[in-house]
Amino acid sequence: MARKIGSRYTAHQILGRGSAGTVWLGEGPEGPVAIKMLREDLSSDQELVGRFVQERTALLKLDHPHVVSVRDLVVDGNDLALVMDLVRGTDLRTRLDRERRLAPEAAVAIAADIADGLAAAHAAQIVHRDVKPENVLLDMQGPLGPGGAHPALLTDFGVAKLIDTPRRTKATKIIGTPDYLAPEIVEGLPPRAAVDIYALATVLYELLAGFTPFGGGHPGAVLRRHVTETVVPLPGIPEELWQLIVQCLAKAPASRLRASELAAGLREQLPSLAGMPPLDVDEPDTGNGSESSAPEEAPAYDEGRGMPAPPRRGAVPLVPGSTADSNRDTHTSMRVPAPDELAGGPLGTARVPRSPNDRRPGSARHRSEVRRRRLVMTTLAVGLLAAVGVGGWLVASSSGEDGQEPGPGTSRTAPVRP
Ligand SMILES: Nc1ncnc2c1ncn2[C@@H]1O[C@H](COP(=O)(O)OP(=O)(O)OP(=O)(O)O)[C@@H](O)[C@H]1O
Repeated sequence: MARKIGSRYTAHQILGRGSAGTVWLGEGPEGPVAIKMLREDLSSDQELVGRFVQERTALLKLDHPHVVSVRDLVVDGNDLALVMDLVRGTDLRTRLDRERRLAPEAAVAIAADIADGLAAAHAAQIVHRDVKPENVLLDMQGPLGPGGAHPALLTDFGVAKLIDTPRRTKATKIIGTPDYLAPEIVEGLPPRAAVDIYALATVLYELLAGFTPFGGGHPGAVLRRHVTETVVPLPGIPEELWQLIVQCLAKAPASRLRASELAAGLREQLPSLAGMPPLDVDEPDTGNGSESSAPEEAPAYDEGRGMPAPPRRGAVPLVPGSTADSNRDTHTSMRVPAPDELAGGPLGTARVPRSPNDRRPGSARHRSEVRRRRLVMTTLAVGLLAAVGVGGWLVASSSGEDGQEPGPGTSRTAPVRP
């Protein structure tokens, strides 16, 4: 069902839903576009609409091969729409759900693209504030890069900032996606460019490991880990790559690399990563059994597949009081924890990556390992019993019937017993 958006655009079909609204495949004067329609409770907020229009110039100016360009902002009655370039492909979350972990070369190539996009944004004084795999689109029509990675583009610029209006979010509330939130945000400081670097390093870690460094469990526990825990090395990760990640996950924003430095550092690593298989890391144990989630489809526009069925993830509303219309369990809104709440218990709650043979108790891999060990033990026991039985019978039968020991070189055939 087609729908007119302003005088220049038509929305044709839904591509997907996020926490801030719905993305449509649409048509404009210059061809196909993606149109993000903001949720009605957001678009009817006059203050937000004002900020949206204020942001317009900065967002429209941001033009970079690794940024999804915003072409237009349309305010039409109660509708508020962001018209963007249409990316024909998928988002990084979908790829990660499908593959679980990426080969280091592909992961680093994708992260380098996003670092390039961030460098352009930061130069224009724009902080993204919500860098995460859901906001990275992979352009399947673009040329294949290192590790067979398609060009990666960062999307959703300005949306977190627009929604974070003082009236909607009190100064003591945090808006964002817990796994990717820099410690300074958790501590209530204003978000600067370094928060994007922290989030991107988290994404890179996740691409390599299959899980985020501080995620898992209740959002409060995740926030606390960002502030108090140190990231634990991934088994098998090349040292130079690890050092880059560690530097960008530094608790102090000033210690992190700048986006252009990170992009250059990552690209330098690419030749040495060629052909390296994905790291063999098992999911860490948070002790709360909450870390696994079933892979779900959340496609960007994919030609030939038609309209994708929106997946459900039990979303947390982005804005307090609003209905959860997101299909992504990605955002949370919560108060800034007090300092004593941020100081973890004596043992902390760090998620320690385990090496490949060290399975998480209760995990599917662990259960199958236990089953395999049991099978081996049972087979050994049966074999042993059989050997003892046959040996006993041989001893008994050799000293029985004919009373003769078989001589060297003679074989005997066991008689068939009734
Ligand atoms: N420019 C685009 N071209 C093609 N598909 C897009 C584009 N922008 C977003 N999409 C797709 O639309 C869907 C919804 O995107 P949206 O940005 O609203 O939500 P999200 O980023 O997945 O979640 P959230 O906003 O809650 O963080 C996603 O599946 C995404 O891949």
